Amino acid sequence: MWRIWRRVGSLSPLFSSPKSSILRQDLIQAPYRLNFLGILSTENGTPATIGFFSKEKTPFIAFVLGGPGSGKGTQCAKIAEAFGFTHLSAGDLLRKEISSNSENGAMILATITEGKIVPSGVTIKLIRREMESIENNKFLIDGFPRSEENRIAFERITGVEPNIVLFFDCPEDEMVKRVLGRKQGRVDDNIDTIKKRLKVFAALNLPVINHYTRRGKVYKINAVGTIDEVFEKVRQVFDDCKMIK
Ligand SMILES: Nc1ncnc2c1ncn2[C@@H]1O[C@H](COP(=O)(O)OP(=O)(O)O)[C@@H](O)[C@H]1O
Ligand SMILES: Nc1ccn([C@@H]2O[C@H](COP(=O)(O)OP(=O)(O)O)[C@@H](O)[C@H]2O)c(=O)n1
Ligand SMILES: [Mg+2]
Repeated sequence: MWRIWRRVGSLSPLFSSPKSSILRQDLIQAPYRLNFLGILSTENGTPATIGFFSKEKTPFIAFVLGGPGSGKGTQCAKIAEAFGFTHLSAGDLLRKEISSNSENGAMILATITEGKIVPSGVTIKLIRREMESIENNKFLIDGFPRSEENRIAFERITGVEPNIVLFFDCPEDEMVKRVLGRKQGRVDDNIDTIKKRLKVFAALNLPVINHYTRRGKVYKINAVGTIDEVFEKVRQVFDDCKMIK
């Protein structure tokens, strides 16, 4: 029995707001939705032929956001290990696409070098491919959505919202210091691109965080401190989160 989208209203009341249905209405045209495969489904979840999210495999999704160098990747690795999540980094998937000489590789490289945002369709396709091929129902989606365009496209295509959003809040000077110290040979870890990325973060990513804050889904974590100190705060969120199966 396949079901290809998940009602926002089915989220725990702890995390949903009374305005949710109104906001959703603006995003997706009822009564039909398109799933990842482009198949229409009715609003009550039937009839279900085949789709991305089945009733049995409705994933728990945590979006992990924060500026460049705020520690998203570092903390995701620890969450994945401690809580059995699959960690999907949008940036890593895009970089893999560059190395695999895909048709979009040159465009992705140019976009990352400029610190800009790759078109949503490209990134969502990569995330989708991973989610489809991995047998897990708990996903950390790191560095996505980076913009309202990313967010709206993801919600339109999948018909779902994240269960929770982690936001690593870090001062700019600390982020710059960490990025410059990262030494992973990334084309965008230089002072010029970092300045651009910080601007893009403030202009495009903060609105996403504000949106999910209004939806009652954001856990804001002070990212200053040692990796272990930050993780203790993160652990608390996941320990307390009753929605994780
Ligand atoms: N709490 C922390 N304190 C100091 N350095 C950190 C901390 N968390 C991560 N780092 C380091 O900062 C750099 C950026 O971390 P990363 O996890 O890649 O951030 P992001 O994915 O948000 O860009 C890495 O070199 C990482 O080892
Ligand atoms: N959703 C996303 C995520 C990353 N990216 C691009 O990939 C770059 C690196 O992303 P990342 O998540 O690996 O960067 P960090 O914040 O981890 O340093 C971004 O600056 C964007 O250029 C994107 O276009 N869209
Ligand atoms: Mg990262």
